[in-house]
Amino acid sequence: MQILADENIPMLEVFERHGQLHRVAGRSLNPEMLKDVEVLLVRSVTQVDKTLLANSKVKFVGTCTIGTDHLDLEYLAERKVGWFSAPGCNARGVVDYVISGLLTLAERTGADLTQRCYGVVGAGQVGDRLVQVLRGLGWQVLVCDPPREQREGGDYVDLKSIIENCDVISLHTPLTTVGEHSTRHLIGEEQLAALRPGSWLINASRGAVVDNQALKTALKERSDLRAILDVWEGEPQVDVELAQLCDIATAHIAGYSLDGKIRGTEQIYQAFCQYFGLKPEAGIEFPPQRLLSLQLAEHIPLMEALRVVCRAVYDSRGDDARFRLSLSGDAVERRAAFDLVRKNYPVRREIPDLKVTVEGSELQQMLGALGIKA
Ligand SMILES: NC(=O)c1ccc[n+]([C@@H]2O[C@H](COP(=O)([O-])OP(=O)(O)OC[C@H]3O[C@@H](n4cnc5c(N)ncnc54)[C@H](O)[C@@H]3O)[C@@H](O)[C@H]2O)c1
Ligand SMILES: O=C(O)[C@H](O)[C@H](O)COP(=O)(O)O
Repeated sequence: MQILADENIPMLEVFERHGQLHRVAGRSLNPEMLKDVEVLLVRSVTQVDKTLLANSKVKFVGTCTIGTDHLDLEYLAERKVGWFSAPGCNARGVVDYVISGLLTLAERTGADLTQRCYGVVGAGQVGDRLVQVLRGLGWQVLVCDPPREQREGGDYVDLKSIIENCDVISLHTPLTTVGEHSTRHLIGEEQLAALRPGSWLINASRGAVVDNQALKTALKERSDLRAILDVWEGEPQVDVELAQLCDIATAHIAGYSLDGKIRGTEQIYQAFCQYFGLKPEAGIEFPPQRLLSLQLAEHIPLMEALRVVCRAVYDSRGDDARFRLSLSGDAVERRAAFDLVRKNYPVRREIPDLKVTVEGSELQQMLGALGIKA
């Protein structure tokens, strides 16, 4: 069996036991390459649709990602191609990204994170985990997820209430362009104009969930607003002026923890074996958890402890700096640089991988909220 895969998927070797594996750059994938291919493994940069697959023998598409907006699901169903994504694989990385951004903004603005009201829009794999962490820390959180609210009922609010009441809004919806709950430009001119004074907007979902032009105008007109953007309309092309107006700007790496990427490969490998009735070989080996270890002084103030613990694992200011360096050059160079920053991403672990030794119950509670087990 011929297997064609995006070269940026790690630990692909497990597939070699079941067929001939070829690796290519995800953006370079074209119909010609797929003529004899049955299994296609992609990341979010490959548009999988009729144009790509029409003359191929592809039977199985696996995307080692959470998002599926790059797959034409209707076409795949029509062609009876099996497709699988990796729900939740890198959700924790996104949570760590948001927490890191909050710590940075608190330092830069002097805001007290414990006194802010947080609005999480989209309460799925990522949003739910984020809500748990924020509430675990004892912070006030409102949640907006109309599809879930309709399905399950529960303690949700609408987007208008989020905008009216929250000082921090973090977006975790998929990108959808049709239907009652379509999310394209969910945050547009009207929503931006209604943001509370001193609001922070975080987008680590998909670029087009926010109207980027409208956000740029809002950030120019209102110096009280702060933005953290990991995703951009028109990636890999990024609006440099918008990036410069953001406090933290990164190259779609919010979920790029090593653990998250490996989980993505593992989930797709299991789906692949099941789909073709193959016996999975010994699973993918994960790096040991709790590799990092930290000892906290007993009387360290809570907020300081939070900063130390989170930054010991991940600090998005490094990603922001690398991304800003990539914003020089002409449009072609910048597009290439965007992909290079992502391809050469350093190894990053997740906050729950950390081992922390500490005395004091308040600190223990904070560690528990972050997902760090005693
Ligand atoms: N930046 C990154 O590196 C990165 C990493 C992982 C995921 N993502 C993006 O984040 C998105 C969310 O990830 P997830 O795993 O939580 O997805 P998910 O499917 O588990 O959850 C998405 C939630 O959004 C809700 N939703 C849909 N439309 C909505 C609307 N109009 N308003 C409010 N809520 C709405 C859904 O009901 C669902 O509960 C993904 O689809 C992906 O696009 C980005
Ligand atoms: O949806 C996701 O899981 C992420 O946004 C996505 O995976 C980011 O990484 P990429 O696939 O573009 O390498």
